[in-house]
Amino acid sequence: MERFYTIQGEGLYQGRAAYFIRLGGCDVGCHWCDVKDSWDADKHPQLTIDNIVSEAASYPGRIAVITGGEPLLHQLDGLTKALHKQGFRTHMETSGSSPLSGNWDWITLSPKKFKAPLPEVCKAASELKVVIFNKSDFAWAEKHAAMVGKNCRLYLQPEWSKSAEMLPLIIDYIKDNPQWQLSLQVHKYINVP
Ligand SMILES: C[S@@+](CC[C@H](N)C(=O)[O-])C[C@H]1O[C@@H](n2cnc3c(N)ncnc32)[C@H](O)[C@@H]1O
Ligand SMILES: Nc1nc2[nH]cc(C(=O)O)c2c(=O)[nH]1
Ligand code: SF4
Ligand SMILES: [Mg+2]
Repeated sequence: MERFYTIQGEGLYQGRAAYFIRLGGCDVGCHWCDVKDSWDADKHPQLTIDNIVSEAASYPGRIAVITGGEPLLHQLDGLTKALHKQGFRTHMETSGSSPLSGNWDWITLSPKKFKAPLPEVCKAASELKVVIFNKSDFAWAEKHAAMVGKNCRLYLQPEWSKSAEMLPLIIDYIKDNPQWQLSLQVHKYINVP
């Protein structure tokens, strides 16, 4: 769908320069999704792996974030192999709802009620980042915290339009459950892509 060199706004790598590759297509359908334009893959141009990777390599940063849409709708072995060959760390943002492919240095799992993640992706997650849209999402977060590995980082991220309402609840929750950390979509505050 699009590529851009920016600052990672979320999770452990928040604040780091990264080249984002946003792949078209999603079959999950979160009603609060902030990139609904990505859902229909046919609306976006098809590029070759060589094209994408050579453009990425023209910037000095060496973190590539594959996102979407839902990136796991695509077979990602070739893309991650080509990125590694150019010296990139490969990071992925995924709902985990389709089978795992690709070779990853970092997997951000953001599980969705609308199409739950597969156990294989839960086990492979480096960080779990649960969007909090309402109170029931804390239980959803705990359910998936029990499914990820013991070294997986745990983040709660307010849904953007509900931030004012959910932040106080998230702050209290983290104070009571300090294994969780806060993730804010920092790029939206500093107006970068
Ligand atoms: C647009 S999604 C694309 C990757 C993948 N489909 C997924 O959902 O993880 C990238 C990240 O943005 C989060 N996100 C999407 N819409 C959001 C919103 N309105 N508020 C907060 N986070 C949001 C998702 O949960 C995910 O962690
Ligand atoms: N700056 C920035 N950081 C991000 N982290 C995850 C994003 C995503 O949409 O996957 C994202 C994004 O869209 N922009
Ligand atoms: S899974 Fe990700 S891209 Fe798909 S609708 Fe949900 S937030 Fe948007
Ligand atoms: Mg985003």
